[in-house]
Amino acid sequence: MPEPTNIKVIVRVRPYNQREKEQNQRCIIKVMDGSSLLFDPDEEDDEFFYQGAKQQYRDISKRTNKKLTMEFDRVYDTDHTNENLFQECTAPLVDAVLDGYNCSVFVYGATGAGKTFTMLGCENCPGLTFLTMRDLFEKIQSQNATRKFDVGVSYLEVYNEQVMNLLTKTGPLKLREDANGVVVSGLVLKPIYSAEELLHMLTIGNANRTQHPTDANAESSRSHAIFQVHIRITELNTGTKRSVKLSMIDLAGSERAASTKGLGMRFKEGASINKSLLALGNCINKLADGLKHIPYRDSNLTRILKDSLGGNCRTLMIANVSMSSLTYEDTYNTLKYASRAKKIRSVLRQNVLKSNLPKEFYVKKVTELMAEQERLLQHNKGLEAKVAQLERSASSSSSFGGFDMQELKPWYSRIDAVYTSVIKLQQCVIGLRSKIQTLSYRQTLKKDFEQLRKAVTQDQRLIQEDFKLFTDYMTALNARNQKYTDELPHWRSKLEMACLNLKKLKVEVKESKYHQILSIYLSNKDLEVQLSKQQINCSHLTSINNEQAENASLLRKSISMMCDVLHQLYNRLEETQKLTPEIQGVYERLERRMHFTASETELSAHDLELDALLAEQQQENESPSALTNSAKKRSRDRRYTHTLTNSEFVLHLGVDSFEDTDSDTDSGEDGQQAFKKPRNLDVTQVISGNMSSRKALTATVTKSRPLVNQRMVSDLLSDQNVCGSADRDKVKQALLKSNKFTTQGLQRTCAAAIQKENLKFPSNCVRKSPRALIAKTLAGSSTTARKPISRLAGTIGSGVKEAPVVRINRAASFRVKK
Ligand SMILES: Nc1ncnc2c1ncn2[C@@H]1O[C@H](COP(=O)(O)OP(=O)(O)OP(=O)(O)O)[C@@H](O)[C@H]1O
Repeated sequence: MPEPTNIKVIVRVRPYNQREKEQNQRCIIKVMDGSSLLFDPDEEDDEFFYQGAKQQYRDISKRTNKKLTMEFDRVYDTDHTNENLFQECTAPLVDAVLDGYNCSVFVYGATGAGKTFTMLGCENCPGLTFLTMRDLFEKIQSQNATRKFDVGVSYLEVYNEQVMNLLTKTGPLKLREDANGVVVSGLVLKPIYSAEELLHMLTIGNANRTQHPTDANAESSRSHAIFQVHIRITELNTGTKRSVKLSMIDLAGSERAASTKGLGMRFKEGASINKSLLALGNCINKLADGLKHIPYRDSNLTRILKDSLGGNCRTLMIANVSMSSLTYEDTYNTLKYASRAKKIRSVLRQNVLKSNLPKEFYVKKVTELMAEQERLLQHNKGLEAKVAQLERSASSSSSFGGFDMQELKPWYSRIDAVYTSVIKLQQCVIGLRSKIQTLSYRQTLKKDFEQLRKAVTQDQRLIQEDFKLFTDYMTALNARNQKYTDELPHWRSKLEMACLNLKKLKVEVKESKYHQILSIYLSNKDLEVQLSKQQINCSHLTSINNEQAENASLLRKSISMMCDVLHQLYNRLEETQKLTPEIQGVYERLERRMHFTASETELSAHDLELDALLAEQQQENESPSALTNSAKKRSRDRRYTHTLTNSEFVLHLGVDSFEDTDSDTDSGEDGQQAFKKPRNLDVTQVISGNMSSRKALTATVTKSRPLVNQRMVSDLLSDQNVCGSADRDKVKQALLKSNKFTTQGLQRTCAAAIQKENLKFPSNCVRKSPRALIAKTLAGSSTTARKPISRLAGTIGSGVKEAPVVRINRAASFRVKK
């Protein structure tokens, strides 16, 4: 902590010297107490003696006494010793130096006033320098355990403005200034380790000091002597270092040059001394006035003492005066000088050097830190400007560029909540549909297998038992199915509500100022919904597919075993001559059927369907005006109904055919086509929804049409309808050679013939051409329902037999279902 202090100014009055005694001058200083004196007291106050006897005579021409009372920090009368001054004034400075404060001791006064005596003393009376240094070394010794001290000294002389090294008697030395202040070029500190060593060095230095006898002093010092002790203190436990300096300055006599009565060199000395002391006086005056600019550069003395006066220094100024009236003017000037100096106020700072790194390191470090600070300040300014710009744009703009995250957050929360609800409800609904579809599939499959079991099981008791198990199983399935079916409307309703909320939210978003950024967010959410749906569908289809594969494998094994049994039975019937034409016909049909069940058969079945669709499409294209909108709609309905009926088993495996949670119905208006969800690509679309697929299949159909036609005709003209082989072949060739026997032509012909037949013939008597029969057969079960085909059978040729109704119906029905 810096502590306020002031320059301590003390006055030391020396006793009369021999000359003064001889001249019997009066005493001009009366020491009043320890800190005040009376300058130039009245004569009555002053005992005037002449040759040892008190005189009554008074010189009436004598000027009026000044009788100035002056206050100082301390006034030492003639009876005080150097030891007294040391104890009271410089010993505390030693403590201050060791605490890290620079300290200076000046002795100021006219020649012969006792400066050197005070500072250096004499053989029997050591001066302040020795006493102080001895004390310093004693204290250093006492602190050696905790601190390390490096002590170096310099002893300079400023004579006629030239700086000399008294220890080496070299010079003049130049002064230069750096960051640490004024530096004496070429000055090397002399390390010392004891007060005695110091005393020896002082002796050497004093011997080198410029001295000339003056009237006032036979050994008058004609120069300013500056003794400085540089101490580097290292704290052993922390490594903290500090450098301090103790300066002891013995100034040259402050008397006027004229008073020395010097000529030539002596006059020049006096003028130079006066110049430097005048500069010192000016500095003291400025410091006392508290001015910022102190003219240290006016002399080399003040340059060297720049850091020893005021500022970061504790200063002790000792004004030496004689009590003799012979030095009246000089004493008066000295006291004025001291009074002035007493007004100097300064603030002290400890010298602390926190590590032993060189000074350059800290200079560089400080420079770097200042540069970094400047860079950070600039960066900070840039950031502040950006923040201000963002705040402005956020408050003023309603477009995408100026958005406020605080305002957007509630939007995101709402959107997330609504979409989460939609996705969860969608999972519930599609999951339920998946379960319902799966149970339906299992029910259908169970029925089919049950029929097969019934057909092959001989034991009636087992049939009864199995039927009971079958019934229980079906009941359980029905119950579960019913439960899911009952739940479904509830969840669908909730899903519809969620979708409705979503639509409302989208409308709000569209009208908000953040619609652009939120539209992108909504599109991403739509994709999440679609992804969730696809994942559920995928899971459902995988599950169904596994079940199908399992059942298909079981069915294949069963059919294989049945075929073996059937073949054996057929052979046995043939061997025992019990094979009837009916059984043989069924067997042959089964053989053909097995052949027909190959993949190309399915192709033919689809061919018929697709051909019908294509014909219809072509018809519409050829005469678009011929069909009204309602007719087109009916046509479409028929087509899809037919497709669904024929593909019932396959189509029901898809669970999301009508669970449309599309939330982007208006996305086209928003220009968000890029985010429109992809439609599920399921079996329905492959079969009936894609024109390109249709075209591909049509090409395949066209290629295989002759074969298809042949099979159609063969099938129709089987021995169920035409027994005579000659008739059958004849009819077959006639049909195949007919130009009109194309799929489309055949259908049209069939349709026309059936219509005509229904109107023309009574229900119990029908005459048909083979082509009409074909038309009847191809027209499907609806036609056969109105007019039993069994009645038609008997009209074909002479060899036509009455065929069992059920067989004909089954054949026709079978063909349509494919
Ligand atoms: N306090 C004192 N008690 C006894 N003698 C003193 C005292 N002060 C000075 N003297 C004596 O006065 C004489 C002159 O003193 P000193 O040389 O110290 O004067 P100075 O101020 O240094 O003069 P200069 O500036 O010319 O060197 C010396 O002989 C010294 O012994």
